[in-house]
Amino acid sequence: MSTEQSDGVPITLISGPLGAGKTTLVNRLLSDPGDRRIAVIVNDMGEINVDAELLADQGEEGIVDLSNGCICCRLQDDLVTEITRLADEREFDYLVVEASGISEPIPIARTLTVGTDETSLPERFALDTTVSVVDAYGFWKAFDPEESLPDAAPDPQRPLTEVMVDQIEFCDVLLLNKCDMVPDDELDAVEAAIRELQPRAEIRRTTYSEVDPGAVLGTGRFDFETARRRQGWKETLAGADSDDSGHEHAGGDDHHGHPAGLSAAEAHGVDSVVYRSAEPFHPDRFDAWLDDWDGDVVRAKGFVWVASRPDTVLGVSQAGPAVQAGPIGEWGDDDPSTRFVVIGRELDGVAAELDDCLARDGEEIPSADADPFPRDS
Ligand SMILES: Nc1nc2c(ncn2[C@@H]2O[C@H](COP(=O)(O)OP(=O)(O)OP(=O)(O)O)[C@@H](O)[C@H]2O)c(=O)[nH]1
Repeated sequence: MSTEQSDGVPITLISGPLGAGKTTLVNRLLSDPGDRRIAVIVNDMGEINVDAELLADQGEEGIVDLSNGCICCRLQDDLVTEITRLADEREFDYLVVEASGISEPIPIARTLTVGTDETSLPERFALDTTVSVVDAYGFWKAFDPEESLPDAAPDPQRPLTEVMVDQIEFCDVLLLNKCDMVPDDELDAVEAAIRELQPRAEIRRTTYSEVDPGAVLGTGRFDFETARRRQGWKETLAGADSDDSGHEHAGGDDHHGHPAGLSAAEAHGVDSVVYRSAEPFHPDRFDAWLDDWDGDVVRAKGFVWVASRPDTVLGVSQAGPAVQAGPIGEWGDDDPSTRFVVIGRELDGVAAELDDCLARDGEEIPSADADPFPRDS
């Protein structure tokens, strides 16, 4: 078996929301493989793997169908087993793994890097590139509370919007697909929002996932630790911490690497606001703020101080309508303070709304037993 890289057969992992264009991309790669002999593993949630059948219709060999489960959770061991079996049975020098639309990429990347408790990936493989395909037309709809999303998440506590945000935050290359369906100015807005979530990936605009195979195969871009750190909100918080741009609202300046003045994101109405406060929130009002989601907040995440838990760091993560908030540690020697980044549209009022959630002098505060945390959606 020949390899593109000295350290193993490279793997490209393709993730992305349902119907974004992942199978279309795999078909493209199979129809234009160049010198590569590509094997494909396709994961689908249903009992019938429609995607694998669509690929098989093309008469390709080396397509393995992993159905009726999700390779980020239930089928992790099967994924490794199938890769091992495929390598024993066939000659190929590139492996493409298409995850189901509801798969979270981080556990799959971990499986493809270090294996699972039960199985380990043969040393002759190496994860090379993680790709997320995102539907430009469906992007804002995913954040629109009026739209009903397909009820297909494996975990009802993890709405698909949240999975989509994970898929955007964790990738080396992002295809912003279905560009034929969206006017250019709207595309600029979607790309600006994605850039806030994902500052480093290469973003390519595509129609029918048309891309040079070299952009997604053999790029050598994947690195697990870097990928984990790539989440936009962390960079935004780090930037806000290192500048001195104010107590409540650090958005709108150059803290996230945009040139001073109007950033691309701001020009399209997408922004990130960093809220900081040395006063605690009233737990009930902050909880109500988290509940009162109007579709403009794409992502909110950070470390929060609530008055009901003076010693506890509350970790808060919101992706679309899904909210998780719970204790993640103690303030210890650090002065308690809230640092919270909000990414979305029309965020002008956010800092004032959050100020309104701060505990007021003399106000009654529930005990930790009676506050709404931890909460999961
Ligand atoms: N108009 C338009 N349609 C597209 C484009 N890319 C893909 N499609 C269509 O969108 C539908 C879904 O594409 P797939 O490639 O099956 O999407 P997927 O991400 O594999 O979908 P799941 O496996 O269900 O998650 C198909 O009917 C495609 O033909 C595009 O750029 N523009």
